[in-house]
Amino acid sequence: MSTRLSVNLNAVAQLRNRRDLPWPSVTGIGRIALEAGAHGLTCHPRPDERHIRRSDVPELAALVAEFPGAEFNIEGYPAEDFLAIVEAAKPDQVTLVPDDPSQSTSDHGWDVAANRDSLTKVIARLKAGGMRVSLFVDPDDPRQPPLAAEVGADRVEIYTGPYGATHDDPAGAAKMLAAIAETAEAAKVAGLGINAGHDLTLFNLPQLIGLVPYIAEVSIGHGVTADALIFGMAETVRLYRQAAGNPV
Ligand SMILES: CC(=O)[C@@H](O)[C@H](O)COP(=O)(O)O
Ligand SMILES: NCC(=O)COP(=O)(O)O
Repeated sequence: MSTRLSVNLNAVAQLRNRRDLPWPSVTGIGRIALEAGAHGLTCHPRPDERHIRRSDVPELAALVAEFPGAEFNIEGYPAEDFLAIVEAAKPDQVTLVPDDPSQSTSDHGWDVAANRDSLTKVIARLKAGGMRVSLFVDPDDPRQPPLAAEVGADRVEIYTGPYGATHDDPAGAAKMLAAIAETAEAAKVAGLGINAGHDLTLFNLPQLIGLVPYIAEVSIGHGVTADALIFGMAETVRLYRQAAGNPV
């Protein structure tokens, strides 16, 4: 089984929002990514709509539905307004992230034990609506995946930001990779699927997939968007698919 690539469109939306104009089109770029072989699209609507707007979400859901086998993943903190967005869009997967609205980006995973009751309720609610649920977890805390299984999650998404931050530090990267592998193993033993994301790039992705080849999905936005400025979105998707171990 190879690792699926879900292209996160937050950064494209952020570029669009620099002007009161409709380009770059979030759905237009998403379509190019899917036509080039991306296995799905991800967005992380935040309460301030600084990138993905509430109105983008149903349009992205309709776009993904045009591509058989492609999946739509929506990420965010499970406040009622977020739950209303996902319950209307019915994505294939919801990734719950413990973000405070004031955070500039996601920077930590769930303390599942401290949120046991609320996570159990919200996961049951989303699964009853037909959505797969993944919990964002820290890369160096193998205690979290078994707890994620207990509260009903289907998958965990391992937060790879600290690994991405070691881009100029090979020894630090090796240490982070070892931690990620241990957390992934704990998730596998707990019977969960494993996703990964945050600050993954063409350069750090092959090593990650080499060590943990059973990662089901990577969601990548910042690196993909940066590389799309150089190579174009279609070629960038092909390069990332390859970096994730998919046939060329
Ligand atoms: C959960 C995760 O790592 C990504 O969704 C990331 O938070 C993207 O969010 P921003 O694009 O707002 O940084
Ligand atoms: N879940 C991580 C994601 O969707 C994209 O994160 P990034 O590549 O923009 O850091």
